[in-house]
Amino acid sequence: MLRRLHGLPGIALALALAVTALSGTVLSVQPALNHVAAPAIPASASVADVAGAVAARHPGVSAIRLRADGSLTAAFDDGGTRGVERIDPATGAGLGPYAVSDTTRFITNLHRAFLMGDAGRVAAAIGALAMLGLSVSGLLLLARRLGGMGALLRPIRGTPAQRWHGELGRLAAVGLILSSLTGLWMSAGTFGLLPEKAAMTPAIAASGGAPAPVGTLSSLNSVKLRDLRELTFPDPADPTDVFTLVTADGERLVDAATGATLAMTPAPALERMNDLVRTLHTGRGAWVLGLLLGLASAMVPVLGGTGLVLWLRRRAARPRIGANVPARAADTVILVGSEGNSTWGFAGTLHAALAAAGHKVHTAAMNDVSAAHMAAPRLLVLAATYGEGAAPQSARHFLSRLAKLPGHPAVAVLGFGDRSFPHFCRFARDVADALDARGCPQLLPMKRVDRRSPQEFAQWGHDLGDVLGHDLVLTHVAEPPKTTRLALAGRELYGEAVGAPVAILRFTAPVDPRTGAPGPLPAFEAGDLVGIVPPVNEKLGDAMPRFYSLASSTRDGVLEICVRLRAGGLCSTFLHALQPGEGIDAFIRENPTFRPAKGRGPLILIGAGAGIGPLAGFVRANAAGRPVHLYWGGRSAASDFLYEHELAQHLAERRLTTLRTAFSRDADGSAYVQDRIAADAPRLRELVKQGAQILVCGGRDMAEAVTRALEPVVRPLGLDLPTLKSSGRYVEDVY
Ligand SMILES: Cc1cc2nc3c(=O)[nH]c(=O)nc-3n(C[C@H](O)[C@H](O)[C@H](O)COP(=O)(O)O)c2cc1C
Repeated sequence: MLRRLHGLPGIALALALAVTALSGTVLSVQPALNHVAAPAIPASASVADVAGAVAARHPGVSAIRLRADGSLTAAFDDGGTRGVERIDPATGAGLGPYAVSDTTRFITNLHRAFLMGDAGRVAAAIGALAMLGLSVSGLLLLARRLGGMGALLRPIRGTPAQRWHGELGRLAAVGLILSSLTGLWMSAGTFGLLPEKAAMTPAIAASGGAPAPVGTLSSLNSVKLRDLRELTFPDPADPTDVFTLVTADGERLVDAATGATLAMTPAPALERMNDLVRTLHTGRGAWVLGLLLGLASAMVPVLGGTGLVLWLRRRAARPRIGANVPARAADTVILVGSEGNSTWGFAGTLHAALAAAGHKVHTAAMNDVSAAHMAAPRLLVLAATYGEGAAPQSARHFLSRLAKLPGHPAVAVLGFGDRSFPHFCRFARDVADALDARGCPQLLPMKRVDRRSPQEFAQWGHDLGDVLGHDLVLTHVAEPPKTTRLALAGRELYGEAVGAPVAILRFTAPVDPRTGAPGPLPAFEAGDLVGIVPPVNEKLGDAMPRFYSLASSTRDGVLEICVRLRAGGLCSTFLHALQPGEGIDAFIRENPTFRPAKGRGPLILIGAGAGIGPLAGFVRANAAGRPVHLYWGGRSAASDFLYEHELAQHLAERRLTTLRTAFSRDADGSAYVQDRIAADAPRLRELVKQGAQILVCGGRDMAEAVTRALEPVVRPLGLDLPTLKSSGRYVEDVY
């Protein structure tokens, strides 16, 4: 619901909001420019000083005004010459005619009314209301993603569009909420929706004496010029008329002959409120605030653009479920818990495969769980996890609704998550536990899919097929990737002597026959993933992509991966057999969570075997020479020391600060990488104390051993790995 409120209206209004916001940004600079340009008002100057000096030059002066834009002006009609003049507050001297530039008038009109008069003013008010709604709902959505209001300032993970949208959104939200609230208040004033200002009732008789020189009037002498709003002069033709002096405090009537204050009407609360609201909206008289509000407004078009990207992606990711049998008639119900919609893609694949196998399948969002779903013989739950192990968007109400429903279908729960989060697939676990606690028989134990792995999903499908008594081949490609043809440019083979062949493979785009040089590579960074689609295997019919961590970035001019040959592995066998010049079909999948944090803080890189790939890429990219400490484990220094020469060179060039290797099959001092970590505990503790980020890449067993070795390293610092993980200081790329 919240997402629907935020998404579509945001897209629909993006253009109008961008116009209002950008014109607001332009206007917001005005108070700062005026602050610089307008002459300063001396602290000691009184209203009488300036009024006296102006009256001396302009006998027909009718009003002196200290305007919200900071300029002091006088309106006069000296028998024929009329005008409004800017006044030097220090001397009362004229500084030339006062005029608002056509450009400012145009932009103000654009900002307030889209250049369309009253209809435009209504549209601007609706825009302000929409901006308020978008800012508040955006903050709530972000809080939910990050694990609650208290977590709002945590690092934001996700795709670049997600990160930009979140980072800029939370920066701008307070300013946008303030601007839209105050804008709404001002619109209400424009449309007469606020109570009218009480009419002044000066049933006051002036003394009627001969007017004294204005510079000598005591009531004008006692008011500082900087407190002035407006001083209106009496009509010279009317001896009973008086001066009207308006300040922030109120309005006083001053006798033109005696200078006495005849009446003082304090400013009504509403008027003070109006003043405050105007200052908060325009930044007039508060130019720093003005600039901050302008900056927040300037982010609106970027938020609109990134929002559009996110919305389109989410739409594209949500498949149309074909042949969705009504829930009551279904033998199998699939419930989906998703936020980014990718889980819907998996659900679509599962739905189609089950339907093809003859099942009557109904698919729905977990939030919509009903008695009909729970009455089905079989319930399959596919659930992602967000925030601190919380439910995704389409499953937030599932557990509370489930508790109120009858029914005990046989269930299988499949969690979708990311191992680098401290609560891997936690929500799916909670769902499985809740279904278990109510006594639903289990079709399969709960399983978890890491980073949308098509292989893990296919394996689960295979297991489910076993239980259902038929084959269930789940071939899911999250978004049919657009592949690029790449050609093998070079290969180095390691580890054959120790039974663990690993190849470093370098690809370039095929040579362009016209230029004779390789074409451009797609954009990627070390640590991103390359999906490689192996040739279709006749027996398995399998053309699912396999993912490898990238050891290079586009800047290096090659796409480099380390591939361990796995017995029976379709893709690794294909890649190891590849000859220079032969091609692959590949696509890039960003992996923004597995990157060195920005800055110059130390990095601790830990890996084993082919896991060195992205770590070597991070070292290679470290031209700035930040401290980087690499721990790596292989089998034998003589056989599988990947990147040996390159790392030696990086050490010499200070791209790499220290290198600790461990070889498990070497006779003298065989060891694993976790042994090196344990032995180096004091040094590593000191690095973590300095704010080091730890990046781990390699097999699951190695990663678990590394976790066990690191816990005692960080514990004396009052830290643990889940804490480091949640702040992005411990990131893993594990397979
Ligand atoms: C902001 C954010 C928070 C996440 N939190 C978790 C988490 O706590 N545990 C987890 O296992 N996965 C977490 N993930 C990973 C998602 O669950 C995973 O990418 C899932 O496949 C997304 O499915 P969906 O696109 O259907 O929402 C998070 C992802 C994002 C973007």
